[in-house]
Amino acid sequence: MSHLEPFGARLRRAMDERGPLCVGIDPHASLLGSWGLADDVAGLERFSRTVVEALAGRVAVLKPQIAFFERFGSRGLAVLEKAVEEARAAGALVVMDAKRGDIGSTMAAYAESFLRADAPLFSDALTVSPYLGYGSLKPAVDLARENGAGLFVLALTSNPEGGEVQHAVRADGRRIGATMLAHLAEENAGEEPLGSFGAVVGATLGDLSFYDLDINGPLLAPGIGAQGATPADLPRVFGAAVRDVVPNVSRGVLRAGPSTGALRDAAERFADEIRAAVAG
Ligand SMILES: O=c1ccn([C@@H]2O[C@H](COP(=O)(O)O)[C@@H](O)[C@H]2O)c(=O)[nH]1
Repeated sequence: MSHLEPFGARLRRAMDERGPLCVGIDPHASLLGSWGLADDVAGLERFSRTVVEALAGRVAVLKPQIAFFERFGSRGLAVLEKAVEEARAAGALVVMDAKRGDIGSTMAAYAESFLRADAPLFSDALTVSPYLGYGSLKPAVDLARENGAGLFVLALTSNPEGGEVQHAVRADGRRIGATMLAHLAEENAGEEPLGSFGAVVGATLGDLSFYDLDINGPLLAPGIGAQGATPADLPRVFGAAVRDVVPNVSRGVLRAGPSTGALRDAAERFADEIRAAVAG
């Protein structure tokens, strides 16, 4: 059994203490360039170290996007390992945005990569894709429970293309996205103060009142900033579930770099706007 408290409890405390903002670590080649860094492993290392130094002691959650590290092969993954370790040591929860999903037996290996307590990339939570069937995620659900970690399941993604799958209506009349939310509500039943099995629900999506977002778990909400959503949209999109929303901003904050002070100011501005929007 894990020595860690369940992710949901740790997340609720971090949100209470630091506010709900999640900042992405997305070292786009264009951002490396605008920070005056080369598009190579040294640039990647400097970029991620700067973000961690600036923000890991302040925001509740940092979300590295693994694609930008995998681009550099094993040396990129070594940079990611260090960023995860240092971010967690500074008190931020780390959500690894890797969107893993496969048949169950392979999913078990993905789960071990991010959710086994002694894995080099152990993260507080992992994003996963349920589109091989929600049940295929069971090995990740089980390992997350065992090790005090969590999952964020892609339910209603922020991109305009997602609707063709997620809003599709099943033979029983339910939308695909709604069935994912219902599975998560089952995982989280009875958990206090918050379950560990969250959904990804884009802040870009407009009115979601026909979905039941009350899953007793966190709702990771990407789309603020570069994708066009704003903190002021949150109450309209999430309704009463806004209390459990973890709004993600990546490029909207990262564009302020490379100064650590400017990164902090940008994150603080988003955090203030989110606080004001959620307080109503
Ligand atoms: O539905 C989703 C799921 C994940 N993402 C990821 O979040 C960040 C958003 O970055 P921005 O720069 O703030 O647009 C990025 O890592 C995506 O892969 C998402 O946008 N939507």
